[in-house]
Amino acid sequence: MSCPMHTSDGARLIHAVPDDVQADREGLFTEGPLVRVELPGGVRAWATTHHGVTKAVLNDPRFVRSTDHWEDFRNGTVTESWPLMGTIPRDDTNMLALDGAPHRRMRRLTAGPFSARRVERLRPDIERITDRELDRLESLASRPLDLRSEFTFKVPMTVIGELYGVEGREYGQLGDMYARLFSGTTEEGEHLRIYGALYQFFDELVARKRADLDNCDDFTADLIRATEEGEQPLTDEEVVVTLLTVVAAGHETTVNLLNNTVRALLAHPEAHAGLRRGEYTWEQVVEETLRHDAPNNLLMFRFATEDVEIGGVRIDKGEAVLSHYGASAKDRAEFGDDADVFDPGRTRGRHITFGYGPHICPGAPLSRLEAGIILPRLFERFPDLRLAVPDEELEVATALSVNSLKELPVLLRP
Ligand code: HEM
Repeated sequence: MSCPMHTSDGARLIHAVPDDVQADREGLFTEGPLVRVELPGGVRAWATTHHGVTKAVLNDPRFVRSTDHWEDFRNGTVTESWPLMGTIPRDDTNMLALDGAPHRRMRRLTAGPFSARRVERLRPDIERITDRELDRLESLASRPLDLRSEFTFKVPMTVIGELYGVEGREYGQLGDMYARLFSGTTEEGEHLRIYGALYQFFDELVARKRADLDNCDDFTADLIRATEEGEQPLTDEEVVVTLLTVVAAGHETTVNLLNNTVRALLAHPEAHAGLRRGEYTWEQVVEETLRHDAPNNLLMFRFATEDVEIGGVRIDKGEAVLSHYGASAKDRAEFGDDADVFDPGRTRGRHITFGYGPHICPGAPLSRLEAGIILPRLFERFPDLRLAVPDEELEVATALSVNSLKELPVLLRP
């Protein structure tokens, strides 16, 4: 009989929608630290599943983002028509796709716009946006609702609009385009059309801001100012691609962080009670959710530029390596024997859910700020918030690059 978890030659199968995300992560950790995996469509790669090996790969310049080094792509084993090809950034104006000096240049030029100082200035806006959306939820509080579509998807999208300095009437347009993009139901052609429309939207935003730069104080204006700095300033195209990338990299992940934290508190009443009694802070709850139910999972490719011995295996030059954030968070050596337990009081270990090394997430301050404002306000307004279905019935939309629930059905009031 064939094994549902492995191919006939022993590679572990990665499913877009595993039966149980936590059990899948646990299984990968147990097989680790480096696991031969097969992705949907039969594409082979290695997955790092232990904390130390994941960090080592993320920080090793012999593993790069450029697909020029991917043997299976060069020899045609993987083609452009592979459905997951779109998850691999390949545009040399996108920091996610760059390596070495060109990547360092982009990070340097965007450090100011991404800084905790710039992001902190959004605090009153995030509070206002959250309260407005909570007021709106009041009118829906008498029946079960999907918290994801009604609240946790909307607030971070509006915050990004605020960060970018988008005008009021444009929020709906931007939100609709991204809602369609992330719906999981778009055909490949439609994806490209939406990307085209977004590109045009941001191109026009940049032109408008540039014409009135002295009066603009937002992330977009900061990026435009970086087109006038130093010897190798940002180009206009890099500004637009960075605006596109931030939404792609930062929206769905933040939505998942909010959903996963709500879910964790509702599934762990003892932790929830500890939070209410002041034994844990919101910060501890959010950090433990980032570790225990990481909003991102594994799909971020790197390719070996030479043969590398690591974690007891040899990765050949040209092979693909994925960092499994979810499995790495199960590492007993880093987090202790209870690594599989949700414990906001955990003192051992440091999660790497925001990455490690040169590509470490520049958006971490924004998502932490958002979670620290939105979640306490939600639970203050609706202290009896509870799931409208048993936790086991919550359906996963995908657990490939992000770890995302289809819906989060809740009851806001008893
Ligand atoms: C809970 C929310 C988030 C999580 C878990 C997360 C996670 C990550 C991780 C793991 C990486 C590194 C990927 C790699 O090295 O392969 C990354 C990169 C990135 N993230 Fe985030 N992220 C989050 C929110 C955000 C936000 C809010 C923004 C924007 C404001 C953002 C913007 C980016 C960008 C631009 C990169 C690329 C950095 C580079 O390539 O140098 N992220 N993120």
